[in-house]
Amino acid sequence: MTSAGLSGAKRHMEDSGDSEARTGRSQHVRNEEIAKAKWLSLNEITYKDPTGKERKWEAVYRTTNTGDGADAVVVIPIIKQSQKKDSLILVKQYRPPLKAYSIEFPAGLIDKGESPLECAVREMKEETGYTGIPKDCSPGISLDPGLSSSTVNMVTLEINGDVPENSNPQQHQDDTEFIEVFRVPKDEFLATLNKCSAKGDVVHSVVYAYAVALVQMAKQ
Ligand SMILES: Nc1nc(=O)[nH]c2c1ncn2[C@H]1C[C@H](O)[C@@H](COP(=O)(O)OP(=O)(O)O)O1
Repeated sequence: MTSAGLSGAKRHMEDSGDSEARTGRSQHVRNEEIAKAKWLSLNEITYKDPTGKERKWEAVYRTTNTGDGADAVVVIPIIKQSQKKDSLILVKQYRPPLKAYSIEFPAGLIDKGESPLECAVREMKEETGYTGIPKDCSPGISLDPGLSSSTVNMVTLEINGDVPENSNPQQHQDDTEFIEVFRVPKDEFLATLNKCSAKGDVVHSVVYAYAVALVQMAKQ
């Protein structure tokens, strides 16, 4: 019988040559740089699959990573203000690879010597003008693991909308940044993102996943 005549699961084992091998683990072998520019490099990775066979993978690396930590932080900024609904703060900016405006949480690369929490507070202030207090920080989490080694720490920042430093927030952008800031009440979050998408903006997957989770939690 050809493998085309086998059931899916059995064909899977026959193609690997050894069902035992399926319980093994893949292993990194080596990493070679193919091209390098100022911000990114393109690398070819050699790894062994669980059967021991060597395979190749193309991946993008950030040249800016200064150590073993994540490349960047993504801030989840929750603003609480009397007489107003709890809201999330979002940023909108043109992203050249998408040829579109992207709806994102505030985010940025971690500077040398900076902790993820320090980076979150700094990026929040620079991009939005708001001052927040970090509440928790994720481990390094991937953004697009089939494409890139890039990881981020996700930091939840609580912002008190009643204090004077948050009453008239002023951004501190550099001359390459043109960031629009907006607040969206939690209970309108997913609907707002869908409206942005319908208008042609692209919503970052982290933001959209957060919105879907909020809706699911509200149903419980
Ligand atoms: N992949 C990139 N290509 C670029 O041409 N420039 C890039 C890339 N990634 C970052 N940058 C530049 C743009 C900014 O001048 C700095 C810092 O960006 P930061 O604000 O920390 O992070 P983003 O919000 O992701 O732009 O890096």
